Amino acid sequence: MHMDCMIKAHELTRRFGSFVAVDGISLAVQKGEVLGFLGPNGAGKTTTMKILTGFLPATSGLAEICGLNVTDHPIAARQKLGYLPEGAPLYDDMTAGGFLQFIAQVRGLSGMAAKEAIQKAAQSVHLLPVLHQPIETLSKGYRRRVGLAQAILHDPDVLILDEPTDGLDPNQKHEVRRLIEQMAPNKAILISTHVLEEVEALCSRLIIIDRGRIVADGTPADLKARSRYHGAVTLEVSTDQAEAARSALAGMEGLTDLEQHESGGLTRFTLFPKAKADLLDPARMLLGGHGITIRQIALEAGRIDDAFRALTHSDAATDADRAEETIA
Ligand SMILES: Nc1ncnc2c1ncn2[C@@H]1O[C@H](COP(=O)(O)OP(=O)(O)OP(=O)(O)O)[C@@H](O)[C@H]1O
Repeated sequence: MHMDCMIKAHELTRRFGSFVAVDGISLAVQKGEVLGFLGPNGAGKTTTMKILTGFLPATSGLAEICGLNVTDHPIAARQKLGYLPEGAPLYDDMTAGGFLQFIAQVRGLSGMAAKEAIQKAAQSVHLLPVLHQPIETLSKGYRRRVGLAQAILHDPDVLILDEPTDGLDPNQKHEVRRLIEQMAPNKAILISTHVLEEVEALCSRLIIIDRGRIVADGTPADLKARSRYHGAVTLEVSTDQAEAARSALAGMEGLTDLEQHESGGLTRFTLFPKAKADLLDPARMLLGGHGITIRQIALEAGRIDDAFRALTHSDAATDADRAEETIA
């Protein structure tokens, strides 16, 4: 195996009763990569992450962290790994600092080394002002940051973060993304998220799963290229010119479809091209020739949310699927 391949899954499968939550997932994350793990609720993201971190056994398949099989070498694998679980169960009556002290001990750090590691982790997630406070008195955002500090405390090579920005306000989300970006060059990072803009800002590669299976694997640009908006032209005119714009655009050469949306006095048109037709300049010239003022015009790279919707089902598992499958 390549030395820089730090997270590896091969044909991972996990069943709960007869329900297959993870169905043959294979993936690899190299050092320097931030892999975004996307999928609708119940698609199997958390289950896959729990298997990769050694918290849940797979029914079959292989999971490795830095070349260490997580089933055969659970302790060695966990030393290489920082994990932020979903919702981050924390010891509520401990102070944030006490909890990090406890984690440092578990990680084999003591004395000055523990103190420095706690200081550094707490500082990078802006936790220092609340270290003395019991975790139960902290806001959701601060609790999430305690979870993150815990995951990065021992400066691991691999980070597996289950919805790291969940529950954070926009400023906190931004801070956490910056932190992940800063850490990225020296680590292999896997994050699950429902926030698609996060994916564009952070991830070098994306995997979308649906009903336990990988349905897309590529860069954000690859995924956008799969959206029907890829190569479309979006333009805005003032609504009092919308009728004129519409009749001018409707007969355009190379156009297959035209969408129209009105909001706040502006009308937005989306022009879908035939094959690889370039509609940007023709649209500009056509509307200009009709004396219509274009407020804004752009060629679209594609939309991740659109590709995501086309690739996934709105509900990964029905209630009936799960009815008798609950395992304590
Ligand atoms: N212990 C369990 N017993 C039975 N079914 C389970 C168990 N754990 C997970 N599942 C089922 O496996 C499927 C995958 O769940 P998982 O939590 O991995 O999805 P997810 O993609 O992380 O979803 P979300 O985005 O909601 O966090 C779901 O249908 C879930 O109900």
